[in-house]
Order: sequence, then C-alpha cells, then structure tokens
Amino acid sequence: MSDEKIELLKKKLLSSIQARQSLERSYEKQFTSLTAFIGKLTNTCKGLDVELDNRLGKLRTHLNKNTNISKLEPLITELSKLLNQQSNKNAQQLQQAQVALLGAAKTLQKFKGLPNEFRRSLRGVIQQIEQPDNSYIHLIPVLTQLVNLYQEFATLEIKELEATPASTDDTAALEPLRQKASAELINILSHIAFSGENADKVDKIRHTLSSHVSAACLVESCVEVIRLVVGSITEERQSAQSFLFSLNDALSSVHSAVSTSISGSQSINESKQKLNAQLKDNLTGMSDEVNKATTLDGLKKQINLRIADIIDALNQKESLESQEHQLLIGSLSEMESRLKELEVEAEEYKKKLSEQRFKSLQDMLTKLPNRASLDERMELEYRRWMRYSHDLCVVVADIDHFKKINDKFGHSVGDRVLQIVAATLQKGLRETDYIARYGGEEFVLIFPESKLKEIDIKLNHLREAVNKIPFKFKNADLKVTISMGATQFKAIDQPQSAFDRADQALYKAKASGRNKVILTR
Ligand SMILES: Nc1nc2c(ncn2[C@@H]2O[C@H](COP(=O)(O)OP(=O)(O)OP(=O)(O)O)[C@@H](O)[C@H]2O)c(=O)[nH]1
Repeated sequence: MSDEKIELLKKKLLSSIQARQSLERSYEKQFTSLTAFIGKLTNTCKGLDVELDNRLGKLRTHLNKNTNISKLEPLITELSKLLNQQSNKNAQQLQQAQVALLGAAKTLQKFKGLPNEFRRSLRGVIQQIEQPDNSYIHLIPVLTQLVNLYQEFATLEIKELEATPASTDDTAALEPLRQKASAELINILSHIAFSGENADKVDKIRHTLSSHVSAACLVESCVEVIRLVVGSITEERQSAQSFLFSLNDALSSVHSAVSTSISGSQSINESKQKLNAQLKDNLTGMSDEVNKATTLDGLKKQINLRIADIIDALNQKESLESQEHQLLIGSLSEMESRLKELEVEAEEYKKKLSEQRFKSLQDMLTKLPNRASLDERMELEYRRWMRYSHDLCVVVADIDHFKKINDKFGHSVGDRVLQIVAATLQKGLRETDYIARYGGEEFVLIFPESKLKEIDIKLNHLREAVNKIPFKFKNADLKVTISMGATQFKAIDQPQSAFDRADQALYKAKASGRNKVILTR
C-alpha cells in the first residue's frame, strides 16, 4: 500500500473517531438531561405512596451515580408495577372525589330562592364535575369554584331560602342552618314573656334547643313555640275582652241611672208645673174674691179656703222637690259605686300590663334585662350621649368554654352557672351601670358617664370575681372564667358600630388565651 493511501486511511479513521466521540458526547449530554428529567419527574410523584417514594429515591440515586442502566432493570420493573397500582388507586379516588363533589353541588342546588347568577354558576360547576375524562388537575379549579359558591351561600340571607325536604345525605350540609335556626329561636324566646305553666314549657324548650337537637326536634320546638304564642295571645285577648265587658257594663248602668234620673225629673217637673198653675189660680181667685167681696166674714171664709189650697200645693211641691233630690242622690251614688268598681278593675289591668311589660324585658333564667331591654336602653343612652356628650362605654362579655361545662356537667349545671355569673356581675356594678343577657352565655354592659380607662379596673375586678366563684359540681371543683371586650363611644359611632368594636375586642380576648379584658378605642 502506497504511503498516500495509508495517509488517506489514517485521516478517515481519525475523522470517524472524532465523529464517534462527538456522538458519544451528545449521547452523554442527552443521557444526563434525561436522567435529570426523570429525577424531576419522580419528584412530582413524591408523597403518593411510601413504597413508591422509596423506590423512586433509589432510582434517583442510581441515576445520579450513572449506574449502568442494565443493572437498574429489576428496580424499573418493580417501579412500573407500583406506578400501575398507583394509577388504579388514583382513578378510584378521582371517581370518589367526583361523586362527593357532585353530591355537595347538588345539595346546594336543592335550595329554593337562590339568585339566578348563583344557580347558573352552580350548574356550570356540576357540568364540569360530570365530564367523563376528568383528572385531578381538572377537578382542582372546579373544587375552588364550589368552595367559593358555598362561601357565597353562607352569606346569603338564609330566611329567603327554603330547603326542600332533606335526604339523609343532606343532613350534614344543613347543619349550619339548623344551628342558626336553634339560636334564633332561643333568641326569640328571650324576647317574649310567658307566665305560669307556659313559662315552664318555654324553659324546657330553651333547654332542649341549647343542646344539639335534630332537625325534627327543632321543627317540633318551633311548632310548640307557635302554639304557646297563640295561646298567650288568646289569653291576653280574653283578659282585655273581659275588662272591656266590665267597662261596658259600668257605662250602661251609669247611662240607665242618668236616664232614670232624667225621666224622673221630667215627671216631677210636670207635677210641679201643675202645682204652680194651681197656686197661680188660687192667687188670681183670691184677688178676684177680694174685689168682689161685700162682707168681711164672707171674704175671710173665701180667703181661708184659698190659703188652705195654697198650703196644700206648697206642701206637695216640697215633697216633689225632696223626691227629685232623692232621685238625683240615688243615681249619683249608683254612678259613683260603678265608677269605683271600674277604677279598681282598671288599676288591676294596668298593674297586669306593667308586670307583663317588665317580664317581656327580663331574661327568665338570669332575671337580668334581656336583649329587647338592651336595645331600648342602648338607644336611650345613645340619645343621652348625643345630647350631653358624656362619656359612654359598652362592653361585651362571654363566659369561656361554656360548651364544655354543658357537655361535662349537663345543661342544668350550665344554667346554674349562668345564673350565678349573672348575679356576680350585677352585684359588682353601680346603680347607674347596666347589664343585660345578650343571649346564650354572652352579656352586654353599659357604663354611662365613664371613660374607658376608668372602667378597666372595674372590669378586671368583675373578671376576677367570676374566676373566684367557688363552683363545685359532682364533687369536682369548677373554674369559670370570663372574657371581655370594651370600647368607648366615638364621634362617628352608632350603637351598632360601638357594639361591633367591643365584640371584636372580645374576639381578641378569646384568641389571646381567654380570662382577659381587652380595651379598644
Ligand atoms: N345551659 C345552657 N347552655 C346554653 C344556653 N344558651 C346557650 N347555651 C350553650 O352555650 C354554648 C356556647 O358555646 P360556644 O358558642 O361554642 O362558646 P364557648 O364554649 O363558650 O367557647 P368560647 O366562647 O370560644 O370560649 C353552646 O353549647 C350552647 O348550647 C342556656 O341558656 N343554658
């Protein structure tokens, strides 16, 4: 072989080695980015399954160490098996999620009175959930939309909504409604005053409602309350009716006494007029006889006869006048006694009305003023504050973890705790301060002519007084604490805004550990 040929062959060999090296470099680069990519891909599966995580971790380590692929084959086989299982599991869970989301969306759809736009969005969500080729990725935005719709639903005016009869699946979805209705019914009951047997019945209903009640029990309680209210209204109407009957009776007897006296006076008047005419006749006759008289004896006789007639007429007149007087006295005393009876009845009725008004403003359990009274008082203090610009503070107080007391010791103990705490708070106030039971285990206090920093010490005394109450139930000591939020009325305030600010402060007191007083400006 000539030198020339050998040189050519060398060149070809060199270029093919270079080509091979460049190919190998390119493969190596591709392999590195492929293993990095597989590494990243395996990371996305992290957390699905422990077994899978372990194997994928192993694979990543091998790939980082550039282990020969052929050695990884058994690991890759295991992994594909696990990935297969995982994919079946995912499909199953996806289906369950679809069913659950569909159930939740359809529960919402069953409410009547939903706004049109809300209903349209809900329909869109249902269509998306029902897509046959859904994946987790598709479901996530749908889930977000559904959660947003539930949030919007929670802010809708519940009373406008009317749920169709709930199936057992819907019970959980209706729970917030049930709770709200129970609380509202308890609140309504604290605004109405019942007496006697009805008050006991109302107390029982309140008790039932303050524990967890089923929807059926809630409906039953509502019906019972309506029955009691109707009963009370009927009772009230009957009582007012009987008073009106008495008033009517009294007026008719006064009327008949007056008519008897008028008709009696009329007939007496007629008789008196006759007697007057008789007197006039006698006097005229006397004057005629004086003129015509010829002898004194004859005149004397005639005049005596006339005088006897006149005396007789005057006697009759006097007796008539005394009859008239008696008649008048009789009817006046009759009227007086009827009016006296009426006065007694009116007094009793007035007393009953004022007792009822007092009861309607009092909380039955704690005997503190109730929410209706609070509304009145707050309005009054607000108007005074506007007029005189005196300082005015409002406080919202709430017993801590009261539910636990009910749960652990029962509702009667819970009631007793409420009564004792209420009395303790009331005892620590000035006469001009005010406290009402706002509802449940919550109280509202009003401090007229007080600055926020002035009531701070007082509120902390009250808080400590509650903390020191030596409760003992079922041989166990019970510590009860109370949290309070307080604020002072500011120039821009309405009663509601001041109340809300105090309520926010109460929320902070609860969030920062309870048994605290938080003041807010
Ligand atoms: N015994 C009794 N319990 C009542 C009455 N009114 C409301 N409740 C109960 O008071 C409890 C209030 O509980 P929550 O609102 O959860 O408050 P809490 O347990 O005090 O918790 P925090 O306020 O957060 O400290 C509920 O269990 C009601 O049923 C009532 O007149 N008597």
